[in-house]
Amino acid sequence: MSVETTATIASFGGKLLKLKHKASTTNCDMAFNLYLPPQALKSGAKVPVLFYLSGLTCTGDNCSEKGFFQHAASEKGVAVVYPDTSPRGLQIQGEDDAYDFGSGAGFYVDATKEPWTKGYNMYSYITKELPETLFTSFKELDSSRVSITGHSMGGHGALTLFLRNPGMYKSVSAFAPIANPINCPWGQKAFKGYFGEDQQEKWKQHDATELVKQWKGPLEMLIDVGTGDNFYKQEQLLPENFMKAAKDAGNDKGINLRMQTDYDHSYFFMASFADEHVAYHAKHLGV
Ligand SMILES: N[C@@H](CCC(=O)N[C@@H](CS)C(=O)NCC(=O)O)C(=O)O
Repeated sequence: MSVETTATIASFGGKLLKLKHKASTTNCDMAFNLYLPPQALKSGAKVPVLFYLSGLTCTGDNCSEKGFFQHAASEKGVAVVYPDTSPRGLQIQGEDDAYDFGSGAGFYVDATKEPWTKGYNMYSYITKELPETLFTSFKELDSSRVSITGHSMGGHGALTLFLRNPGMYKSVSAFAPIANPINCPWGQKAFKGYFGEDQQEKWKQHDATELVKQWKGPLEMLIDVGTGDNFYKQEQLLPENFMKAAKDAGNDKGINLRMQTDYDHSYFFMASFADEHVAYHAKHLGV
């Protein structure tokens, strides 16, 4: 349960902490980053928390270094958590062979297929173990005010974790999410590997386009996708499928999908809209 601080870096008046802990869900040490805004550094403070889930190949470092979330997080008084994207070093054969499966590509699911069951449990890690660890270790974080965002594979993570757990998150947003993984090459490869080819029902339980059909009640989301994003052009993201499913289910009214002209899939895109996403969450988090 205990968390070790490996570095403390001043950032926008607050502190970026590089942390690690032994995680039982993933069966290994997990590194992550936590940004504490200046408001969290005062005694007795309680600040809300935004989880940022990263995309393929990333660790918690990419966005904390070049996503520019700390700029608005500092102004609004929101803590930002940047987790890793998979377990590391489990010695599973083939774990490091591809950029889009295994390490760096946990897809925010709990694997049900051997040998990945050994620790590829990023769903449980992000929804249970990491928050429990954080709220036990950092009393300045308010466990009753939590929101979620993410990029690409992490956008898929943000949308599916939100849709699978009504009430757990106050708000959700996404950058270039893999919005219909069961119908794109990245998602099909991952779900085949982590669940098995014949587990179509399981696949659907982790597909935002399938989940949005079942949502009951009001639904609000902010989603940005760049029109110059090569992965969008290659139909890895499929935001139109998500919007159509939401519309057919009568759940589209509060979904703000913004197609951003010329932006690509990189952190130049996230950095350009990070302020707006943090402000969107801050409003829902009551700051
Ligand atoms: N390495 C892959 C691309 C993977 C990729 O673009 N990953 C995105 C997330 S889906 C990313 O953020 N990469 C790390 C970075 O840009 O810092 C390729 O060569 O096609």
